Amino acid sequence: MSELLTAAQMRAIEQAAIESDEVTGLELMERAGRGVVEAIFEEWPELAKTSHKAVVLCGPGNNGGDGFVVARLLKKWGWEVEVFLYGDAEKLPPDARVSYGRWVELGEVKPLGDADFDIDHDMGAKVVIDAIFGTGLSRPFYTIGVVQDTLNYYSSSKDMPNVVSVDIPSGICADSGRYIGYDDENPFDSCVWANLTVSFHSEKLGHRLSLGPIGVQKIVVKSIGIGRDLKQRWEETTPISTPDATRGAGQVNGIVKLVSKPTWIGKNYGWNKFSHGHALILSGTSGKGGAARLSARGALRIGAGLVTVAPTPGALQENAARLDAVMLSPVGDAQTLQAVLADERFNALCLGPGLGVERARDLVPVALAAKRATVLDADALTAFKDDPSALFDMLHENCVLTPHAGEFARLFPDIDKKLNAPAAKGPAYSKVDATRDAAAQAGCVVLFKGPDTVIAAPDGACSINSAAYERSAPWLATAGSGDVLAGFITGLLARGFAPMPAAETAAWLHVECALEFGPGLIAEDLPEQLPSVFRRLGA
Ligand SMILES: NC(=O)C1=CN([C@@H]2O[C@H](COP(=O)(O)OP(=O)(O)OC[C@H]3O[C@@H](n4cnc5c(N)ncnc54)[C@H](O)[C@@H]3O)[C@@H](O)[C@H]2O)[C@@H](O)CC1
Ligand SMILES: [K+]
Repeated sequence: MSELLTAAQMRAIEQAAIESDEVTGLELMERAGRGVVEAIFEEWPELAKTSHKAVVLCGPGNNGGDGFVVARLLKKWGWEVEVFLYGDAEKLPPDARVSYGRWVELGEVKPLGDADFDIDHDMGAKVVIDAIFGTGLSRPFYTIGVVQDTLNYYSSSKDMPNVVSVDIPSGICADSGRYIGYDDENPFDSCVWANLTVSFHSEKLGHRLSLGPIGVQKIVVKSIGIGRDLKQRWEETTPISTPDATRGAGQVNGIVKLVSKPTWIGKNYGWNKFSHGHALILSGTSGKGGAARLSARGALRIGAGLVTVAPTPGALQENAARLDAVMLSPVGDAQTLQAVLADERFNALCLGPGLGVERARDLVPVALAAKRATVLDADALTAFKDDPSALFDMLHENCVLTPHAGEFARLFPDIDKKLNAPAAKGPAYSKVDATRDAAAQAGCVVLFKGPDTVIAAPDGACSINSAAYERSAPWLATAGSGDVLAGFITGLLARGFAPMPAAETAAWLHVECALEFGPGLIAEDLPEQLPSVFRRLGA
């Protein structure tokens, strides 16, 4: 899995490199600028062949410093380059000031601000570089809204210059992916829309979270030569953060992982294992069984050895008519569930999909008291909206909660309030912060769904399963898709996966299945893609 950094973590890594005398800040800036030019020529090879015009917009920090390097390199490549600076050259930080000075030997710098920003739509540039703000964005950016208007007009229009953002599109918070100063009335007025974003060393959280990917559009990460061993040294000497201290300037550790192809695929998925566990999926009354059946199908396809659906006695016939490989065991009430769970072979439980909130209130306490690996989804979460702490008191470390945004708000109203408060300044409270806080509160793994699914454990471990860029699958937002995900997790728990890897792997495979099928997908299709996904991955 690759790593996603916060601005503070990136700064700490950069600082460690500089302090170790491995490299200077100015050299890192040079490498960053070179990386941007390389990425431009790799993205549009025809641009490297003849000279063109570029407009470079530089801001008051080191992001602007990178911009001056790009300007100089393009000029040396034979391009015509027009440079604007937002802010006062005398106040630039030291490395950016040097880069500015090197540019000034080659060309002029025009002021950039609402009043004097006068590039028009047909200025003839092939590329516009957005080096206004990077990881240091701390306030709303619409102060120079006219720049944004112009750039966004470009990035969304054919035959217009390509907008290339340095590190992250100006206006996006690198830690949260939120647009600082976001305004419901004008949601797209708070960040630059790029055609290409070039970041350095590692992706930042903001490239993956929230609305970040909409502004970023396409992300390329360029090495700036900071070695892995250096990072390891930095990690070893930096105290592990507690879940409460996982954000803001204090957060230099607790790195978030980007979920990628699971390492066990193709090696030791263990299809030959004798026991693959037995998953029990609690279901609801007659006419409400579809959701649990979707979960059951998902659990079975992902490799649980046996799967049993437990509906109310009255719904037995309906389920019997719809299920073959999945077994049935009626559960009328909490007492019956307790008796069923006396069978130790049921090693993973799933409650929520189609369960009904009343029934969930009865059955969840019994299920949790049995201390099996347990997924709680849908109605099993909503059932506790009036008293979430009653649920938290019963949860144990082998549980996974899988809320969507609405369920998350019902269970964690205070956290949700923080997450949905306007992002007035950076770094803003993020979905990563929210999910970590929720996991700490619940005392178990929380998987917070969305195109940016965040998975966190109570100890602060955290990862993002991103369905953005080449893994974008908007058709996954279809009725019942969450029920299948709950089933995938349950199936992996039955196979003996720990909660965190079970949730990560299931979420990743869920998106792979959606990509395998493509548009037109309905939830029933998801489990049916697993065999070909597994084949493709060499499992
Ligand atoms: N950290 C690293 O390892 C490296 C960083 N580099 C570049 O440095 C950038 C970070 O530099 P900085 O920390 O200087 O941050 P920025 O360049 O993003 O901007 C910070 C400056 O902008 C001001 N500012 C923030 N929001 C504003 C707003 N809305 N309106 C007006 N002014 C505002 C701040 O007061 C500060 O002066 C990165 O994004 C990257 O482009 C690269 O040079 C290479 C290495
Ligand atoms: K930028």
